[in-house]
Amino acid sequence: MINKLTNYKNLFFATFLGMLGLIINLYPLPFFANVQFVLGNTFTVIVAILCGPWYALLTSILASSGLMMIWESYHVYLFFGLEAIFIGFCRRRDIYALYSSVMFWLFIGMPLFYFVGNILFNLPADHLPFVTIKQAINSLIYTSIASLLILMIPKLWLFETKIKDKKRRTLSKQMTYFITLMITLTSLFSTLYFNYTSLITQQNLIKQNQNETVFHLSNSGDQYVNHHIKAIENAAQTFSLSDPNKQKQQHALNSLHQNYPGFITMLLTDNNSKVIAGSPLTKFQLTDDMKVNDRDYFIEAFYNQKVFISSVFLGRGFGNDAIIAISAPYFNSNNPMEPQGIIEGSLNLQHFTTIDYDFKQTNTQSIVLTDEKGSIIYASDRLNLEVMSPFDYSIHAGAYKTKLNLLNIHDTDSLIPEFIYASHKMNNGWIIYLVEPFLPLLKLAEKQMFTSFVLLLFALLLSFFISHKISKLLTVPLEMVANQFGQFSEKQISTQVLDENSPKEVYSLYNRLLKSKQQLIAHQLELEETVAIRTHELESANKKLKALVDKDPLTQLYNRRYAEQKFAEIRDYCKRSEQALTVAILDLDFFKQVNDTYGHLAGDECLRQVADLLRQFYKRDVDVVARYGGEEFILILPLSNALSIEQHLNQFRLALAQMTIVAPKTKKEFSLTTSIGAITANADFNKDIDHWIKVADDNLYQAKAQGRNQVRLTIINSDLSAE
Ligand SMILES: Nc1nc2c(ncn2[C@@H]2O[C@H](COP(=O)(O)OP(=O)(O)OP(=O)(O)O)[C@@H](O)[C@H]2O)c(=O)[nH]1
Repeated sequence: MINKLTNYKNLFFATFLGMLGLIINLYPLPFFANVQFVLGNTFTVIVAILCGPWYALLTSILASSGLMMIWESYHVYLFFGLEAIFIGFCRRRDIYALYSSVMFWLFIGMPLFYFVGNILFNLPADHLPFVTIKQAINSLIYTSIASLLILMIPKLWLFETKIKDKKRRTLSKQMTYFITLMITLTSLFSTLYFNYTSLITQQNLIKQNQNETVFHLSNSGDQYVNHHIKAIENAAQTFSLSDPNKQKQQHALNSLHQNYPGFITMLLTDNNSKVIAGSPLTKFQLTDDMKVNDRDYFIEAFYNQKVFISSVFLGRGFGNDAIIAISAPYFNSNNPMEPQGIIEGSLNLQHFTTIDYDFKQTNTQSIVLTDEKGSIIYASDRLNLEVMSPFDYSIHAGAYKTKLNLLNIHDTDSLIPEFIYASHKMNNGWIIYLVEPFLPLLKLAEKQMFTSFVLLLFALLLSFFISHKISKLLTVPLEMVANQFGQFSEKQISTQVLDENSPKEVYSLYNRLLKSKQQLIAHQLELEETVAIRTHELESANKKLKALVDKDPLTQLYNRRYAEQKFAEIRDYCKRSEQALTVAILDLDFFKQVNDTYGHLAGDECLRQVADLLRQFYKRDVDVVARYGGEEFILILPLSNALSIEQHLNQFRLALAQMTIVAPKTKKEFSLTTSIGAITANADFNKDIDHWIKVADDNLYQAKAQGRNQVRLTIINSDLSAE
């Protein structure tokens, strides 16, 4: 039941975080070009750490769906799904998420991404390593963030159903991980931030440089054209004022042309459109047939009486350069309303070669100049574009997002931008484009990213190593202290345990513990001594108590309780050695009279002397002589000889009868006798003493009845009686 509840909780948690991941993944952070950072996978890692691989897979599928929506690529499920499972399984083996993420991307993620990318992605081969490394860096970012979030959010520490560590982690391992995590995250963000700002700066510089350059180019172009228009206008005015003398006109045209070498040719017509002067003369045959009445530059200038600038065209007969014709009418000096002809200059637009030449020498920039109709007037050689063909290009607005304007000229359908460009419209409607390849910038970004990755790995290793060392500084001495004080032996104490690198706090802790241990040991010794004395006292008290319990205070003989207890032991012994056992009950005769006649004290004295006599007679260690009660005594005599025992009892009886007792007070002398009832039998007879006593008692009764002062013995067992 509890298990089911846990499953539901985890399922809800994984789904909820998966949805959050999906939403966040819909808005990846743009970095440069087509490089974006996804942060939604942070939640996948959190679920992998808390709930394990399969819930993480669920979260990953949901979060990756966000990426699927914007990137339209199914591969995200593969890589991020595998990553989630990998981190989840590593977690089950107590491996920290950051370590498992590094392992995954180094050994599985990056090779797989590169391999699949080669087959599936529409990327240039040399761009793929960049995207692959970016993917790994991205993963390090969200794994670090996830680990940090788990460390920082108390709710997640207490997450009830989370996977627990199998073994308690050492402080050294924990510290190493936390420090490595912090350093990784810090270096990751700072590297990416600096990369990002450096790329932005780079782009801004390029953009600024391009804008300025294209502006200058445009100005220079404008000036070039205007300068030549002005030259034609001025020349027209000069010719209006001068004599219509052909020779002079030819001469003037020659010198004008010398001043304006930008014109390929210059010509002067009369009012019949006949060319009357030309420069250079070698390119003209000034015959009557050479008329230009069909040319726009004549018609527009002569009939409309204005300065005319033609569209761009390829010079016919004067090379294949693009040119424009600039023409203006000149007038009769006497009648300024009457045009006399036109002056025309064909302006060579190859002039831009000169500007372009500088570019060729210094950088990778190229220029394209188009006329107002979009036809190419001039294009740098390296662009390989045909003059006067339409300038076909596509503005790049694909996945590569930068601050720069991008366009493709040669492969207009490609996803990868070819050129960064800036353009400017000249006064005459022409547009000048400054283009430079995008690839070097991409390469720079790649190089930066690659260097960052290598440095990051290095930093990671270094921080792992250093933090491991630092944490050891604390944990090793602590462990030593723990070991040192783990055993409670005086011998182990040594002040030389900690090396000089141990932190002061640990050293001080060690010294304090050492002091307390010494005090403790001293105290313990004191305690042990006291305990030993007390134990000894207790033992002797116990002995006394035991003696008191077992003995009769008056006679110092054993008491009845002891005798009965001892009986079982003695009987067993006799049984094992197949020896006979005798139990005898002695009852003093007419003892009441002794008391009555000589006093109670005399009775006591009497009992003591009987006891002494008994001790003398029955002094074997194995014999038990006890006071049975009142004036009765019991003898338990193992290893008995059935015949001699009766004799021995009689000897005692006689000895007692002859013993003189002196009454303590009256000092009167008297003597007394005893009746004895006994039984000698094999130990098998009965294990219960009562049966033995019963027989002895019966005999005692007989002895009393038959006159007292006699022994009555029953020998039970034919073997014994035979003896
Ligand atoms: N002084 C003294 N007398 C005791 C002690 N224990 C028992 N007695 C006395 O022993 C006497 C026993 O008397 P009885 O049982 O009549 O037996 P008896 O006088 O010995 O006569 P028979 O046994 O028939 O020979 C009693 O008077 C008891 O008071 C004791 O510890 N000290």
